[in-house]
Amino acid sequence: MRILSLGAGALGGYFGGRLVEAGADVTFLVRQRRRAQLQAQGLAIRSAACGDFVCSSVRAIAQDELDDEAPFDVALLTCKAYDLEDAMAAIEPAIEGGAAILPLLNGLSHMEVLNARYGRERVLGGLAKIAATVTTDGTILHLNDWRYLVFGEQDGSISARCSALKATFDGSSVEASLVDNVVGRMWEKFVHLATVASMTCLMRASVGEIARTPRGSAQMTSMLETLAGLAAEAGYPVSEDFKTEYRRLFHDASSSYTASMLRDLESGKRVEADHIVGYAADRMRQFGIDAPLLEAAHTHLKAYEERRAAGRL
Ligand SMILES: NC(=O)C1=CN([C@@H]2O[C@H](COP(=O)(O)OP(=O)(O)OC[C@H]3O[C@@H](n4cnc5c(N)ncnc54)[C@H](OP(=O)(O)O)[C@@H]3O)[C@@H](O)[C@H]2O)C=CC1
Ligand SMILES: CC(C)(CO)C(=O)C(=O)O
Repeated sequence: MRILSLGAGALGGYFGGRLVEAGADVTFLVRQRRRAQLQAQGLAIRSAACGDFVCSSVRAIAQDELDDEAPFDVALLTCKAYDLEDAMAAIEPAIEGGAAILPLLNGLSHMEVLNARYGRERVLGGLAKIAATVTTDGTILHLNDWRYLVFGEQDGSISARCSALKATFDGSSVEASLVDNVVGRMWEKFVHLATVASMTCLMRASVGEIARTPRGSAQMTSMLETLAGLAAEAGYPVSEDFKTEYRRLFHDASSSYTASMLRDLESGKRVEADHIVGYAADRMRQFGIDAPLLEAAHTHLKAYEERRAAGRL
């Protein structure tokens, strides 16, 4: 199976790198700065939980070389939401050549964009549960033992292409699940992520730090309930077991858990404010659900963007 990874950042570098480690056929489609870095230093993953991996010669190509490299079976889309338009333009030759797209971005609105452009049959549903980041020298740092991917056809069928991809991941240390309800799983992840991203960014603190304040656990739990209400309105109710797991997390005063959005914000990077928190707030308004804390989290992120744009972080 030939895999194209659009991006070699935290997710693309980690999952693509683990596939390379397992001997899979992976090509990274990257921009000039990252390409130079990969050519000079190779791809390095540092992971206390799953072991380090360094490959001195990964196949890293630029957009204008893609025509010569196609066809691919699957294109992993691992950009940030604000880069989606450029990323779609970059992978176009691979998609024209028949590749399925597996987007691993957080959030849901990219699915609407991808479906509108390529049709649902070309686009798989997918999500990643991992905590990873890229250092300035390009090393992928894996921050805990999460290494989970969930994917599947949007119509719930178990296709040959998804089974082949699952078999490819099974040869690696990534724990990949092929499911028949991927859209529901994406909503579940959205409830989890939007809760953690909005609360840890609004409070600029980890889950444990928030839980140690008098009303912190109650506010995180209330945000969880509000977002679970949104998922239910959208037709994808989350299970009681799911809510119990996260209620427990939000009462864990020792937890150092944060969203990748807080890591980006604290590093002064761009954040997926509209794609995740703003999207949730918009859908709440459409359904007539009152969500003042979520609105405050979105405004907080938009104010961060204003200061960042003005160079006043
Ligand atoms: N990091 C994490 O722990 C988790 C992240 N996520 C989600 O995964 C998605 C990706 O996040 P993450 O991996 O952290 O982001 P990163 O910023 O680390 O990586 C994104 C990569 O995509 C590349 N890219 C963007 N546009 C293009 C393009 N047109 N051509 C080639 N490369 C491109 C960027 O390249 P360049 O270096 O040139 O900018 C960058 O290397 C986000 O939606 C995030 O919310 C989900 C779960 C956990
Ligand atoms: C859900 C979570 C927090 C971990 O995968 C995440 O997606 C993120 O940090 O962006």
